[in-house]
Amino acid sequence: MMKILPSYAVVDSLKQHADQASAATIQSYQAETGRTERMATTAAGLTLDFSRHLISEQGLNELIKLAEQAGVEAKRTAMFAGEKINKSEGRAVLHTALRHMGDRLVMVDGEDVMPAVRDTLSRISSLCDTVHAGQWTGWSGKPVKHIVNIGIGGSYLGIKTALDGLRPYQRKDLQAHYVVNVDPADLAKTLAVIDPETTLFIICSKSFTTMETRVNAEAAKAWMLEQGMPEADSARHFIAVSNNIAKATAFGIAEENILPLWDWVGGRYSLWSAIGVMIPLMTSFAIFKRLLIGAFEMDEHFQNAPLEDNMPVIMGLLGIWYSNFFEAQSHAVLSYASDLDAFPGHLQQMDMESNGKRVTADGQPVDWQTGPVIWGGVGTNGQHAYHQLLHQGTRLIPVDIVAALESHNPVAEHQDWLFAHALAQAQALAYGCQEDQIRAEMAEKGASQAEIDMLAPQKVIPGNKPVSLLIMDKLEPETLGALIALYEHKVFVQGAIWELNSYDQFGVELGKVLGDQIFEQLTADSAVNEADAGLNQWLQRYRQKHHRA
Ligand SMILES: O=P(O)(O)OC[C@H]1O[C@H](O)[C@H](O)[C@@H](O)[C@@H]1O
Repeated sequence: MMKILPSYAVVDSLKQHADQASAATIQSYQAETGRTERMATTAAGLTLDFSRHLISEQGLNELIKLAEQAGVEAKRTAMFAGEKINKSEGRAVLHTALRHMGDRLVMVDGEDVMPAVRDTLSRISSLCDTVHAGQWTGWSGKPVKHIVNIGIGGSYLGIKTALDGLRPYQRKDLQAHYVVNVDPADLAKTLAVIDPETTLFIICSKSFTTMETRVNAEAAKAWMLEQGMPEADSARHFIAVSNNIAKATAFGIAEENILPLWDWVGGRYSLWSAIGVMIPLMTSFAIFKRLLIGAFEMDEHFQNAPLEDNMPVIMGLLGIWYSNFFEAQSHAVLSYASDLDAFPGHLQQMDMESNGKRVTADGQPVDWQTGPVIWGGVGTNGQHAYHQLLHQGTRLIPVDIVAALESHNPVAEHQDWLFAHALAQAQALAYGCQEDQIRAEMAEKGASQAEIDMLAPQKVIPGNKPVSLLIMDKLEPETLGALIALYEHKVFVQGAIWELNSYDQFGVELGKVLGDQIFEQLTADSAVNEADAGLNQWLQRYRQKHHRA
């Protein structure tokens, strides 16, 4: 049998609390005096209401001890100080430096990284000025109208999330496009709608070795040449963001058109770096700055707030409570703000690539559960789809409901309905609707006893489904920045308690190696005979389809 968690002293006591909680209800905990005030915290424009959780106040106090005993505070200090906490790759983890607004030095290997960060920000700012002034022109002298980001994973998901979250701030004179997948359909759909003379491609890849991005970038360049772009003018249409300047130059990007990032920025934490250059290009540099400021405010809160009021710490601990003590397999993030529609996708990479691990940072196999499956979508859409399972399914799925008090689009009563439903879901999940009440209501409406006996059990919503409400005044650049940073730090807290290195991703490598090998087999000039029969049948079928030997 697996252990619950690493050997922290407080685990036994937490187990007792969890056993008690299993026999209790969220409703019963609401009787605790002062619970609503105690179980809420506000930071950087976000309020977390965590009163609808299956935990008593005492249980929560014990959970705080878990963070203390796991050394979360010391680990946090080490991360912000630039220590090489990504041990397997020998790297610091300093996405927080990218949004640092103070005058503190941030040292890596004896060197302050802040001048390079500020220099890159000022290059981004000048690039935006040139493009926005219509002074960045293509080969025929026309100003840029289309910006195409070619990138995948961390070089796409965060950018898309931020830019969609900033929809009200997006420029009308520029159109954003993304080419992500190696599926030729992805490139084709973009090439079908852009105008080559007014298109700027951003080849966005920290490593500049990612197959999808390389193949798409090469195809985009070939298409531009076909469309009439003189080779000598390719610098007017292609810029790059990369940590691998040599590879980007070898691809043919002029050195002055390459924006850097550094090995201490993980891909899934890189939207704050030049990787996110599409964000200010499609809005303005001032808006991008506001996004960074919001994230910085969350960084400050995470570093300075006491653990019991510390939003990322509380969210991390509650996640562990259900994953490790209640065997919850997944966690849903439901945004009651359509502009956050891409957020769950970004969170999937941020969380699952960080904490989907089976060994500790020291390489010892873990004997406890680590990161859950993260999924989600936007409300109210989900209410007409998968909320059925949340309410009446057999699995325990803790939920975060993200909502804003005010909309950027004050149309009629939409926002009133939207917020009403965000709260309604929180109430329904936590408290449900019990059988005696349903029976009484049916009887009152004149249902027969037989009807009541058959239907009442089917209508029961048991409730007791934990919900965090995460409420902001309005989805502004600052609150969006704070929201994304909040989840980054939540992931950190959980990784720290599970003793993981949240900043490497060796699990994705095997697929790349096999993909290269199988690509060779699919495309070889001479006949292929693969020993693995299961694989061989598909190699042969694919090769036949493409008339290969
Ligand atoms: O930015 P790139 O180097 O092209 O990487 C893009 C993505 O691919 C990799 O396989 C990693 O799993 C991701 O963490 C990364 O964000």
